Amino acid sequence: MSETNGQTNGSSNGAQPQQRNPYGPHPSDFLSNVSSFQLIESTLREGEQFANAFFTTEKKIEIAKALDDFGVDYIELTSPVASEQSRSDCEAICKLGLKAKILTHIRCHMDDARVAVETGVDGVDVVIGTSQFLRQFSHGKDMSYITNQAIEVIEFVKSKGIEIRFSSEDSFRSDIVDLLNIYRTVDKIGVNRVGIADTVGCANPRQVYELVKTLKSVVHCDIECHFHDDTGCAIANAYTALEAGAKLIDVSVLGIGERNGITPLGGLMARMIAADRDYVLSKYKLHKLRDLETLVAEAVQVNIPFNNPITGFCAFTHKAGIHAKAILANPSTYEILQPSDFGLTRYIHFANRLTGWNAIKSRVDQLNLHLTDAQCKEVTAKIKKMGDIRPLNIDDVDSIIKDFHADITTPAFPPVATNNDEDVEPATKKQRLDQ
Ligand SMILES: CC(=O)SCCNC(=O)CCNC(=O)[C@H](O)C(C)(C)COP(=O)(O)OP(=O)(O)OC[C@H]1O[C@@H](n2cnc3c(N)ncnc32)[C@H](O)[C@@H]1OP(=O)(O)O
Ligand SMILES: O=C(O)CCC(=O)C(=O)O
Ligand SMILES: [Zn+2]
Repeated sequence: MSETNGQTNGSSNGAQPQQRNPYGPHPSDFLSNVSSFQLIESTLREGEQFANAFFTTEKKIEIAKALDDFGVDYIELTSPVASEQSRSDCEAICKLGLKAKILTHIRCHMDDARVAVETGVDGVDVVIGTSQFLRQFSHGKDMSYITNQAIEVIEFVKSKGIEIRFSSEDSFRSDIVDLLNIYRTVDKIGVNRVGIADTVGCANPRQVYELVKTLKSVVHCDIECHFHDDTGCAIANAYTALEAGAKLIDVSVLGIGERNGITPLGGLMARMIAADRDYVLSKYKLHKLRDLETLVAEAVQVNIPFNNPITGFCAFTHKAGIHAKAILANPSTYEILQPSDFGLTRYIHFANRLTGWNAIKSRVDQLNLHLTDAQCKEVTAKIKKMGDIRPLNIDDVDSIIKDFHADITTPAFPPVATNNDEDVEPATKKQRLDQ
């Protein structure tokens, strides 16, 4: 982190362009839910499946409260049949009286459903694998067995007056006819949502668009999507799913989950605020994001990645001279996100050989010194020369600037006393040396 210490804040006086947002939903995207999406936050379910995760009851409650405060729509919890503690933690979180709806996530099995509905949750997320891989090697059931099981579980949960979602695990490696048949069936019996899950992270945005759009033409209920990040598409897939008509996206803080996890909450917020800033700001307390990520990162003993959207340590740091100059004039030149939306500040990293005189002039101003543009260019050349020799820090640059400033303003030796001093212009050390 040291290289950003003490960097200068850029100005924030640049006007925002007043045209239609080219990154938002296109007017002809009539299916799009980009401006009306909801979050199913699964740090306490998918996130608990992250290799490092062990959440005590107290930590789960702290995380649940922080997620609720952030404004997520749903909080998904580990199955109550996973362990005795999982069940009592689920009950404890249900009793917190949070604004977010509380869900628990179970297998498509009556034994699990019976336990789930007794925990006090607002809804149950049911899942079962539909791909050939999972039908053969996980639960070993065929589609007609799965369908009957799903109907029984859904009707049971519905009879308890709570929400029910049915999802097919490994949707993108499942047969499309099987998928549409089972989704149509569960939609007809009144499921609240259906879910598509890219369980192995194999899908690309184009495939996501096609599947969601097709499903949208078959069911009336809302569509939820769950994307793993094995091939780095989790955020893009989530956005594309919303464009195609999905309504809800599963996320976790920092994306923690099985293997390398799922769509991260922060990364999705970055994507969505670029598309519809007003909607995102109206729903979510983005200035709480960094604390939320820190809370979870500490709980699972990982660092926030340096290149994390929004909260990565250099996410709003500008270094190269060309960038710095333009950022100082108008931050929108090189920023699609506004750091202040997240309670953060931008930095100009001027202590390096890629700097330019505009960045250095800004530093000179911050130091309350006065140099002409020509003098700023001169001192910038000195800084670059030093930056060619070794890495610089802020103190190095400040010393070069201050020495330079002293050189041009400090008399080289005390003025010689004369009888009429007022007639003498005190020569500066630099002027004398130049003579
Ligand atoms: C893709 C996902 O992330 S799905 C969510 C994953 N979440 C979890 O696994 C929650 C934590 N899991 C657990 O605590 C345990 O696995 C339990 C309590 C659910 C089950 O434990 P066990 O009974 O010991 O079974 P085990 O974990 O070895 O195997 C899974 C069992 O569930 C069955 N199963 C797997 N998926 C499903 C499903 N979606 N619906 C119904 N049954 C399923 C398997 O056939 C297997 O049953 P078996 O007893 O006939 O072998
Ligand atoms: O319930 C779901 O939709 C998703 C389950 C899951 O975690 C996955 O398939 O990766
Ligand atoms: Zn998952």
